[in-house]
Amino acid sequence: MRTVIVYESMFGNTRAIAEAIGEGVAEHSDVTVLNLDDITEGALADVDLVVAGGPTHTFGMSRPQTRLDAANRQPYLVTQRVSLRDWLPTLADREAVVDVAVFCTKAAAPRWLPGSAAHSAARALKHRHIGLAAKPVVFHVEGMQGPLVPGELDRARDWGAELAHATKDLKRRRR
Ligand SMILES: Cc1cc2nc3c(=O)[nH]c(=O)nc-3n(C[C@H](O)[C@H](O)[C@H](O)COP(=O)(O)O)c2cc1C
Repeated sequence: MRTVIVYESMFGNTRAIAEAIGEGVAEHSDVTVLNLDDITEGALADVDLVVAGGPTHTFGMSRPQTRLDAANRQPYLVTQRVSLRDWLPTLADREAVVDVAVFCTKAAAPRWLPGSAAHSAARALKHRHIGLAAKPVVFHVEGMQGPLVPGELDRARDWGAELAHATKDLKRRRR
């Protein structure tokens, strides 16, 4: 089985979560973790599971203006060119069926802050008739720029392992 994890990240928190998910996935699958900036044409060839994530900006996925806001907070952004919002629709262009799961990071406080990039991503995929292999998952950062809330990397590792195990099982039963 082959899994590709792609992420958009401004300050590095979503990248750290993506890498931890990758460690968990690796227990059951070959895995590549990629910054959306580094995606090449063939990156998703023969892939069974795509896990995609990004930071929550203004209640959903990032937009050009929110990325500018992020750049004003920190000059060097981890992902500079390709956003999750722009990239997700390309999954609908693929001929082969692929399982997709989405995740995001968002601020832990204030607790009432609604919305998440993962749920926005899930809606965008549903709109294009792409179902999800798992419910969207949200990981929390302290403040606007992180760090991650303690325990989130472990949770990401566990989720990755669970997801890859379930996908592998499903694949076996589909055969
Ligand atoms: C412009 C901007 C808008 C944000 N809006 C929200 C928001 O609506 N809700 C939220 O929970 N966090 C919000 N955040 C916090 C981000 O979710 C946080 O910076 C992100 O999870 C960090 O991940 P990264 O290091 O991978 O960029 C916002 C951050 C920025 C820079």
